[in-house]
Amino acid sequence: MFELRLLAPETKIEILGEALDALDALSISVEDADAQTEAEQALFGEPGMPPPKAGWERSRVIAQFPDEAAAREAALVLSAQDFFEGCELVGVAEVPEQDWVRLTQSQFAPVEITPEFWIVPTWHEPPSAARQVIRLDPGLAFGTGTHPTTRMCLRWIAGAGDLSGHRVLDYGCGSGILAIGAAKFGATDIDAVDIDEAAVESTRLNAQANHVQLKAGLPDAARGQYGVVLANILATPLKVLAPLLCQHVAAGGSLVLAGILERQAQELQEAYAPYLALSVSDSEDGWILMTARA
Ligand SMILES: C[S@@+](CC[C@H](N)C(=O)[O-])C[C@H]1O[C@@H](n2cnc3c(N)ncnc32)[C@H](O)[C@@H]1O
Repeated sequence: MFELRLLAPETKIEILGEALDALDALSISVEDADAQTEAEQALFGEPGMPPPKAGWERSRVIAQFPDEAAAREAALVLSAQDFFEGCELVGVAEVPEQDWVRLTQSQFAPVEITPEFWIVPTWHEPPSAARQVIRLDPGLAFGTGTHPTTRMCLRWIAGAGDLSGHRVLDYGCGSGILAIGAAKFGATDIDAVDIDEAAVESTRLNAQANHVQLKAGLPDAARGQYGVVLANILATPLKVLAPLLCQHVAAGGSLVLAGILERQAQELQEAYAPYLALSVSDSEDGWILMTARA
């Protein structure tokens, strides 16, 4: 494989991306050309949302092509375009052969939820102190345990102790990680729902791989009342879902919400106030966990 390297201002990233796409680039990445220097610029965004900007003031664009001829041809075509003004061709270079599977795997280490509860990819041995383990590999659906919102929900589950007497609803299940976590802590009657069919399928497969029983489906599979309702979505959908989620919480049951930034606590409290009194019960990296008892 060969890669074509360019420098470009932020205003040219979108058009360059489209052109490289039309030139059959296999992949395109954009990095801050000033990364690791004093001029490095942070771009802040929320997970699941488009990036706030297409690139940096000085972006390094790297496009991969199957062979050298295709990369050089793309360089020639691009540099002849009017829009290329202000961009710079850095060069074409061969990409050294990599063991991509090993490289990807090395980026996912076991994640500690509590000293005794771990999320462990299948290519790792669980740590010796682990008493409860979810085996999970990164896949199509969100939820590997590496995001603070997922970790806070799992910590809540671990802190809740024995869930055997409770029906549990995981609303927005992604990989099914929270539902599987609830099963590991004793829950046997679990519904895991998501608007994304790929997440539903992923939840089924991950539950099988972890030898736990749960029912995965689209949101209308959530029926009746539950002792625990978990929803790790984002603040805006959580506000819309307030009446629906609260109606699923049984008397004396718990509602556990994540995907909320610290500055969004009050708007969530206001949206849920007609049904339940939410309070902040955990926080990590600017994200908060909000919970309520019915
Ligand atoms: C941030 S992921 C959380 C996944 C997992 N529960 C976790 O804690 O890691 C949010 C999930 O909610 C789903 N989702 C978003 N809006 C939804 C809605 N209105 N109803 C049901 N699921 C929704 C998304 O498809 C996604 O899989």
